[in-house]
Amino acid sequence: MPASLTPSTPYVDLDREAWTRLSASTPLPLTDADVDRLAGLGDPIDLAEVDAIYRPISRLLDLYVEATRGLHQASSTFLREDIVATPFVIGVAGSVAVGKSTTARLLRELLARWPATPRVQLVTTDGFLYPNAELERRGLMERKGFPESYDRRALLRFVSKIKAGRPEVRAPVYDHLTYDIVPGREIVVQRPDVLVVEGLNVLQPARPTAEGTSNLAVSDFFDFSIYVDARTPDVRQWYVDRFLSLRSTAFADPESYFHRFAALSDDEAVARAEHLWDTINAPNLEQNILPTRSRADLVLTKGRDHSVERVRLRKI
Ligand SMILES: Nc1ncnc2c1ncn2[C@@H]1O[C@H](COP(=O)(O)OP(=O)(O)O)[C@@H](O)[C@H]1O
Ligand SMILES: CC(C)(COP(=O)(O)O)[C@@H](O)C(=O)NCCC(=O)O
Repeated sequence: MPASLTPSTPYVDLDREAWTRLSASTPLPLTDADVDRLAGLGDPIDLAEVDAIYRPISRLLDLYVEATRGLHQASSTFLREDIVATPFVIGVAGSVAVGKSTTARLLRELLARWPATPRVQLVTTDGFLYPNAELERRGLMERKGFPESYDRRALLRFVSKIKAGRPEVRAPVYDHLTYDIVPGREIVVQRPDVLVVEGLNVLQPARPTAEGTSNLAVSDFFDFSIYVDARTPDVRQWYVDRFLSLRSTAFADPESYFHRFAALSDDEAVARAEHLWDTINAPNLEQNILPTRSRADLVLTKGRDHSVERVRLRKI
């Protein structure tokens, strides 16, 4: 029996090569141009990485979707009712700057090419952050991304409506440029085949109620979850590098909340990025995000060069 399949852990742990071999016959429907379009700022992902890592993930998810539909059919038969199938919901979690958005966009694109799941939508949880005015009122402007900076009840209601099979569910929208919620703008989710929900805290466990019982958590509504992982010093470096790139791109826009940082020297910009990382994003990673990693069905571990080195899949 291969070491990865010994029954001592509930996970299958595979190195890159072993993972890639699992879907040798699955076609890759994307091109170099598609990957360039989908890659996040500073993420050097290329077609070879998509082929090696994401093609097998999309095949695995296609199998899970099929199996979930079979289960749904079985419950419908048992209940003697024609229950509407609900979207297959995938959560994507991980640190700020780890590359979650690239992963989520690639999944959206790859899954939409499978005949069973042509309609795939993506929602990021930043839309459920409180607006800056509310964060200021609550003294949370330096805690953006921490669980308490989100309207967690609204996010839970949103995912719960999706899994109830509502034909139309709306989510608010966040803008990285203005660093705030966009008043009046919404994403409309219309019962897709697959919904990808991406965000720092999507694997947070339920909070206990005042009575000591437990509420539901967003992740209770996931059919599958992925944690994008990397060593913290590497993610810190990626955050700082991205901040330097943003300085000459997004921050150069006078509308940008960070416009004042566009004029910083290299050293000043590095110091500012390190300060933001060390005071907000690192404590959030350590206290809230990393502790949820073991809850994920699939963990992708990246090396310093951003490529995935290991893949860990829960056995059931
Ligand atoms: N200040 C910013 N201005 C413009 N875009 C940003 C800013 N911060 C982050 N982004 C973009 O927002 C997206 C999400 O970033 P983040 O939450 O760090 O997650 P991840 O890097 O894991 O995808 C990325 O595509 C990133 O490039
Ligand atoms: C908007 C974010 C909280 C991410 O939100 P998510 O979509 O993961 O819920 C994060 O990208 C962010 O801007 N954090 C604040 C600290 C900083 O500027 O780095």
